[in-house]
Amino acid sequence: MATTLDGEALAARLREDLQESVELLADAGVRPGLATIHMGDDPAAESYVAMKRRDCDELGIDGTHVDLDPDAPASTLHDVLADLNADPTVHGILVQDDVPDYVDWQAAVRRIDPEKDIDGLHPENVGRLVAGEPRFVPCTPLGIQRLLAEYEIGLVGADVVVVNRSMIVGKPLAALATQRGDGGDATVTVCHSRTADLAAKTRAADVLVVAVDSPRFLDGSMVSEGTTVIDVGIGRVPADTDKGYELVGDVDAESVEPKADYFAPVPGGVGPMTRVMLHNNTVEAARLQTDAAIGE
Ligand SMILES: Nc1nc(=O)c2c([nH]1)NC[C@@H]1CN(c3ccc(C(=O)N[C@@H](CCC(=O)O)C(=O)O)cc3)C=[N+]21
Repeated sequence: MATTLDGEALAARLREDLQESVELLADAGVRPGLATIHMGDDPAAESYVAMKRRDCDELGIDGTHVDLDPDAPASTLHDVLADLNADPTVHGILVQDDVPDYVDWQAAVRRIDPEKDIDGLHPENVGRLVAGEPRFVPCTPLGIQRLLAEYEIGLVGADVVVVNRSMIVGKPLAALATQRGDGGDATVTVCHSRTADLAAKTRAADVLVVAVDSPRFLDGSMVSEGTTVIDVGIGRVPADTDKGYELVGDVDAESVEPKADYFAPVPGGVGPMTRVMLHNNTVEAARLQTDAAIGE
C-alpha cells in the first residue's frame, strides 16, 4: 500500500516559514502584494481564487482580486494588466486561464511585467527556466518537486513520465526535472492525447505525474509495482455532499494505491503545494522589486 504524500501538511509548514519571511519584509517596510484576475465563469476557478485570498490573509500578503465580466472586450483585461504593472504595491499578477474564447490568454500573459509574473508563464520566464537561469517557475511543478524532496524520493537517473504537455504542468516539469543538480537529473517522457501506447509509457515510470482532466483516468493496470504516482487532476463529480460535488483526481486511487510506493492524492496532495509555491513566488517578487534587506 502506498505511503501518502501529504501535501496539505507540508504546505502548512511551508506557510509558517513564509509568514516569517513576510514579517521580515514588513520590518523593512514592504508588504507583498498579489493581484488575481478572473474573467471566466468556471466555478472551480472561483473557488481557487477564494482559497488564494484566504491564504493571503493568513500570510499577511496584500491580496487584491479583479473580477472581470466575461463579456467585456479583451482591451479591458489589457487595461487592468497595464494598471497592475504600474502599481508599485502589486508584486505578483496572476490571470486565471479560464478566459472567454475570444480572449487570447497567452497574449494576456505576455502583457504581464515578467518581474511580476509569479505564475512563471511569460515567455521570458519560460525561456529562463529552459536556459537553466530560472526566475519564476510555474507553481505546480515546483510544488511537485518540493513534495518529492520532502519524502526523499530521488530523481537522479529516475524515469519521470508526465501525462500532460501544458505550459502550467508538463512543459515546465520536464524542464525542471531534467536540469542538472538538485531536484533534477531525471529522464523525462512527456505524454499527451496523441501518445502511442500510453500504458506502456506509464508502466515504465518510476515517477508518474498525471493531469489529463478526466476523473479516475489512470487505473492500476497502467502502473507498475513500486511507482510514485502524483495526481494533478481536479474534477468535480456530482455527489451527495454539502457542496453538491466531490473532488476526484485523474488517478483511480482504489486500484493504484495498492501497487504504488508513494501516492499524492486529490485533494490534499499537489493542490495545497501549488498554492504555497504561488505565495512563495509572490514574496520572492516583492524582494526582487524592492531589494529589501531580509535579514540573516
Ligand atoms: N494562471 C493559472 N495559474 C494556476 O496556477 C492555475 C490556473 N491558472 N488555472 C487552474 C489551475 C488549478 N489550480 C489549483 C490550485 C490549487 C488547488 C488546490 O488547492 N486544491 C486543494 C483543495 C481543493 C478544494 O478544496 O476545492 C487540494 O487539491 O487539496 C487546486 C487547483 C491552479 N491553477
